[in-house]
Amino acid sequence: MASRGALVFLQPSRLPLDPYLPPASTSQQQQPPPKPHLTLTFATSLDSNLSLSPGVQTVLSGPESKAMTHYLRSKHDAILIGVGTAIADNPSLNCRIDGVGGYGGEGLEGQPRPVVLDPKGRWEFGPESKCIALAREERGKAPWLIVARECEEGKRKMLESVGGRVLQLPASEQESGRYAMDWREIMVCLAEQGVRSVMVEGGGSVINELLSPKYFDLVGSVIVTIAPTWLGKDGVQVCPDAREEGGKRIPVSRLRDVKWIPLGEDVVLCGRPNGN
Ligand SMILES: NC(=O)c1ccc[n+]([C@@H]2O[C@H](COP(=O)([O-])OP(=O)(O)OC[C@H]3O[C@@H](n4cnc5c(N)ncnc54)[C@H](O)[C@@H]3O)[C@@H](O)[C@H]2O)c1
Ligand SMILES: Nc1nc(=O)c(N)c(NC[C@H](O)[C@H](O)[C@H](O)COP(=O)(O)O)[nH]1
Repeated sequence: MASRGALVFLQPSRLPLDPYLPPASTSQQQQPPPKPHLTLTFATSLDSNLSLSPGVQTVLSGPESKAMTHYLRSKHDAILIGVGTAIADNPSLNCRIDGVGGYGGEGLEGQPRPVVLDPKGRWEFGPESKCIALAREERGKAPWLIVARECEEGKRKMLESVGGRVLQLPASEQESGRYAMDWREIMVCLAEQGVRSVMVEGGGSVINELLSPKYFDLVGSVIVTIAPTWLGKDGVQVCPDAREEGGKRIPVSRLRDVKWIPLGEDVVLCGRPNGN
């Protein structure tokens, strides 16, 4: 019987996903590879929205695809989100699939490391924030925060008290005032911390950057849950910047090795960027 509150994702549903998971060899290697396997994954509506609006969490996945997402979490060393998602969702960022640590399993076995990309230190977390509380209860790993400038002492102490860490990376300040880090440097930084695979869950600005030609080669696989709903025009859209070559519009990016897997009322699209 499944442990209390745990999600179940049975073997027949797991099989078609296997080719898109991080290579098994990476989890057994002594030396981490120079960059982690990156799985880009999110849930979208039929009008390519992640949520109803930027500050709002919107449930799109049905129970079967939610269990699938947690199965994916169990197969990655780390799970990364942008600070916009941390603020909007107060996410748990742990894995609640039956049999992992904290959900019927030993220690923190199968739990991914939550990583929040927060260059300006906007995330106001406290002891009651879900992923901090779960780390204290030993039902999830403590988060790492990637910042561009000195982290407030109180925040650093709170993170470290549950086993978390602050990582500082250079960022360039854009005209808009936004701090932008290079995704290649983010991946190298994670590899240096021993991370061999990372599941990037969003939100909109993170996904749109990784789908752009500048970074698409970093992505090892893409796994998208498509829910049978429309969210409307003011949603957070998955829609990378348009692209032109020789004065002509061309597709921004495209997947190959594509598989469509119906799961409950949703469909899960798996694919790989060209060349990966
Ligand atoms: N349906 C889904 O699967 C899903 C998944 C995640 C989030 N969401 C939703 O998406 C919304 C949040 O999306 P969003 O676009 O507002 O925020 P986001 O989560 O993409 O975070 C954006 C922030 O991340 C940081 N960031 C992103 N790229 C960076 C880079 N290259 N260098 C440095 N910092 C960088 C910046 O601080 C930026 O402001 C929420 O409503 C959330 O519920 C949905
Ligand atoms: N697969 C998926 N389906 C959804 O319907 C949805 N809204 C998200 N959103 C992803 C985002 O990263 C959220 O923050 C976490 O899904 C919340 O994570 P928790 O369950 O709290 O661990 N992801």
